[in-house]
Amino acid sequence: MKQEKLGEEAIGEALVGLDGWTRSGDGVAIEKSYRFKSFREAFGFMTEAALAAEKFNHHPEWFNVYNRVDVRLTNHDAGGLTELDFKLAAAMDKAAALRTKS
Ligand SMILES: C[C@H](O)[C@H](O)[C@H]1CNC2=NC(N)=NC(=O)C2=N1
Repeated sequence: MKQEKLGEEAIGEALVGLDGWTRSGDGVAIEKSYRFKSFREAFGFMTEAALAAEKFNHHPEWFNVYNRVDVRLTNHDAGGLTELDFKLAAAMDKAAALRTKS
């Protein structure tokens, strides 16, 4: 199902409800860098986030080195940010909250 691209006002409101997410330089994505105690914790987070991504059929761009996971969320189909990006961001924060940070 194609999602509606959100306008500036909706994006601003959605960002206020999230912790640590920022707009990408090009404006089409939101980004966050997570840090965990270990690779095991980071990978556990990625595993849980992957299940959320499958549930929403909305997938992250991400980069992992050891305990760090850099995430970028955007909707390629819509060419910008949609509600799904913010749903996945909230689900990722929930998965991260359960795990030990560095
Ligand atoms: C066919 C399939 O539904 C699409 O390719 C979905 C899959 N996951 C996706 N994930 C993200 N982040 N953006 C998309 O546009 C997207 N499209």
